[in-house]
Amino acid sequence: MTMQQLTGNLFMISAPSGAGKSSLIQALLAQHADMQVSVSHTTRAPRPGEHDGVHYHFVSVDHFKQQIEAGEFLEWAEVFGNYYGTSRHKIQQARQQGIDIFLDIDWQGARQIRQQEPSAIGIFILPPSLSALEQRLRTRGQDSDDVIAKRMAKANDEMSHVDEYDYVLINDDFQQSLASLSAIVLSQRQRLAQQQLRQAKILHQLLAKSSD
Ligand SMILES: Nc1nc2c(ncn2[C@@H]2O[C@H](COP(=O)(O)OP(=O)(O)O)[C@@H](O)[C@H]2O)c(=O)[nH]1
Ligand SMILES: Nc1ncnc2c1ncn2[C@@H]1O[C@H](COP(=O)(O)OP(=O)(O)O)[C@@H](O)[C@H]1O
Repeated sequence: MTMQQLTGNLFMISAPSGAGKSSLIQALLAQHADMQVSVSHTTRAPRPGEHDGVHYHFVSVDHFKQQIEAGEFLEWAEVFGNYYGTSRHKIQQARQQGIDIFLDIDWQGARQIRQQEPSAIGIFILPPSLSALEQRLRTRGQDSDDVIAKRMAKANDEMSHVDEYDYVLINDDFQQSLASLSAIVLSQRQRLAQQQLRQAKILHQLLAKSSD
């Protein structure tokens, strides 16, 4: 083992519901097999076609509260009346292996992560318009009218935090957005690799001096 700790990038992706973050992350992972997405815990019910352990870990409110007490979450938040949280252990494990990891989290979670991990990279996905956003939620066909209304009502609140993010993408043309997202990820990887190289050189010089 070297003195240099491997560290993967930590990407946080936020967006109002329906802007396209899950689709973009899945498409990105299909192109880059060496990245991972964090599977969150949630107390919301699975949508048709969602599977436990794949899209989310679906847990009861009691179970989620026990996990909070046990300090198992790197961050957690209440969104649309349900709890959502990121497992601390899974993130640490991936990053220590040098794997880039994506978190699909809301602005509250992103804020908590930034406090603990200032190097985390925030990407915000905007829809081309509010009407396009509502249309996407309807086309997705997985939420009732009530739920869609709730998500639309919260969209402005989520978007009011856009300035807290490092990058902003307007997801109009999907393929173009995917290419932009991929470019961000690759340039951040390059940046981190250079930082690690610089640190390794400094460490090397320090070790050489101490053995003089
Ligand atoms: N803070 C936090 N937010 C999460 C987490 N997982 C998902 N979310 C956010 O919860 C919100 C609702 O997610 P979801 O119910 O899957 O609905 P969708 O965004 O319409 O697909 C979105 O803003 C997600 O980014 C998490 O682990 N922590
Ligand atoms: N650029 C786009 N143009 C048109 N539809 C899109 C685009 N991006 C995503 N969608 C569609 O919008 C719906 C919501 O996308 P999804 O990824 O579930 O959003 P989120 O995860 O942000 O809630 C899905 O049906 C998806 O296929």
